[in-house]
Amino acid sequence: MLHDKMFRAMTHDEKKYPSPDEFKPERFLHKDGSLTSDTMPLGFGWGRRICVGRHLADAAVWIAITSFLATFSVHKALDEDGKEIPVIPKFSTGVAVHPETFPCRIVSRFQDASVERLTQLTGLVVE
Ligand code: HEM
Repeated sequence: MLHDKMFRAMTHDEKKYPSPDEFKPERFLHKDGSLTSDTMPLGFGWGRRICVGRHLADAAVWIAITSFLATFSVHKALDEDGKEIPVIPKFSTGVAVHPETFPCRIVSRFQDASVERLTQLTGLVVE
């Protein structure tokens, strides 16, 4: 339990990350849009037993997320009247905290593209 609280305290330090529970990806960007040097590496441990797969893991997650976002946009789900359903963030508890499921709309950035074409656009499948 001490371990959980320690991680949480480090990743929710108000001085370093104001409003730490808010989703603010811009925390990690300079004004010109380039990335800061803060890669939040705590999740991989530290010292002698730091995760040896961290560079592979970082690169894999980067490729997956940027490929997805280059191909699709994500929006709030619509109710039967076409109004957006607000997202009320809820999170699991435990060591690996994750958001609970919520409805959303995933829209292709390429009109009339087939699933095959979208898969190719991600660059994960060689034509
Ligand atoms: C997002 C993905 C990953 C996360 C969050 C993660 C996280 C961690 C953490 C927290 C540790 C323990 C560090 C410590 O004891 O202080 C660890 C250890 C380790 N990880 Fe990862 N890891 C990830 C992916 C990977 C991958 C892809 C590989 C291999 C290709 C890998 C291989 C290892 C190994 C071998 C250790 C043990 C290192 C040692 O005890 O000397 N991990 N990882």
